[in-house]
Amino acid sequence: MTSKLASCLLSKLSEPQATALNKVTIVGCGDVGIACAVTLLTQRVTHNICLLDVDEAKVQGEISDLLHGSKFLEYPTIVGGRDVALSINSRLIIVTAGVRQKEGEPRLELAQRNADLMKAIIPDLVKFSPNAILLIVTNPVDVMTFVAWKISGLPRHKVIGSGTNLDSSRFRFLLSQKLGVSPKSVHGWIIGEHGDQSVAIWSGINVGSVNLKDINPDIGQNNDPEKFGKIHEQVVSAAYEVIKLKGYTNWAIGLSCSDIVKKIFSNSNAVLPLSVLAEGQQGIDVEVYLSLPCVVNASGVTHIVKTMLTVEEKGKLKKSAASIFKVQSELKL
Ligand SMILES: NC(=O)C1=CN([C@@H]2O[C@H](COP(=O)(O)OP(=O)(O)OC[C@H]3O[C@@H](n4cnc5c(N)ncnc54)[C@H](O)[C@@H]3O)[C@@H](O)[C@H]2O)C=CC1
Ligand SMILES: CC(=O)C(=O)O
Repeated sequence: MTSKLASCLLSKLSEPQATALNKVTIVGCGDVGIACAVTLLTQRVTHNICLLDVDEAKVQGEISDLLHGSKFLEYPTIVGGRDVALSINSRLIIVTAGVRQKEGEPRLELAQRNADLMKAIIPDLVKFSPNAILLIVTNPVDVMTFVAWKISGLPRHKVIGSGTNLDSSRFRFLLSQKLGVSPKSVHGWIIGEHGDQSVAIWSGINVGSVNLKDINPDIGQNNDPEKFGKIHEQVVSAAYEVIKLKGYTNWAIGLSCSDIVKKIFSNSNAVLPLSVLAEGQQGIDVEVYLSLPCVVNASGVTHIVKTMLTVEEKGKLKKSAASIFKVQSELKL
């Protein structure tokens, strides 16, 4: 507060703290970045946000628009612009900058363009916030998380991809519709690639202690009389469908990211399907990031759950790893 009137109004006892804790920087202030900002603020996960984008006018417009809603939020501090220095001392950085899919375009085709962008932005972000956790969202998210990990020099547990937290939410929503119970009460998991080669763990879907495979041993298989496998197909096509209708996806990924950050900041030890360095897990023998159920807390990812997969599920996961690794190997880094 600098005005003369303010100094007449208030008697100063000490310097106010310049920044609050739990600063989250969001890189890329497009449709996904702004959905992350809105959900973080409205779900009260943090009130301290830095928005970075090469489009200075867009960032300033978004900041003003959000700040005009301050009265309905919890005392937000929102800064931003083009200058990476604004992100200093972030506790967590969400990277959403980059190109997105055109209608019908697979995520993996974005790899080289967005890898070049990661190379340009990650070193400075880490320089200004060496203790931050990186949460990568830019697609193809598994490959981009690997690239960010390599470039950042950060330990693996602090570089995480949003991965199949979103796909698993889509899976639970679709299952919930077929079963007539809440998505929060259907414990179902999608692992592997966030994309066309994701893997549904049909052997481990649980509602109120009942494993659905015990009722329908063929659930999710080709010979399943109830054709539950179609639900996984719908999960895989979900983004394509939404992109066909509105040009992009943003609200579900914003909610997914806000949920991940909440579970990190609250040191929750929650288990979420996130993209992590998977080499050595489930027979994967290449250096790839893909999603597995992980324990998340204030340190980042501290454990990977040793999920009991069937031989078939393990085979699909290895195929998923091979598909990601192929794209990764062709990158010019
Ligand atoms: N992992 C996931 O589940 C999901 C990932 N995505 C991905 O998120 C990314 C962003 O998607 P949208 O927000 O829809 O795209 P968008 O085009 O609306 O926004 C991208 C933003 O990045 C900015 N940008 C470009 N280069 C930059 C740089 N060097 N520094 C800072 N900002 C820069 C652009 O100016 C733009 O504002 C895409 O790669 C998309 O595929 C989208 C939905 C879900
Ligand atoms: C675009 C994207 O990756 C998604 O909505 O799943």
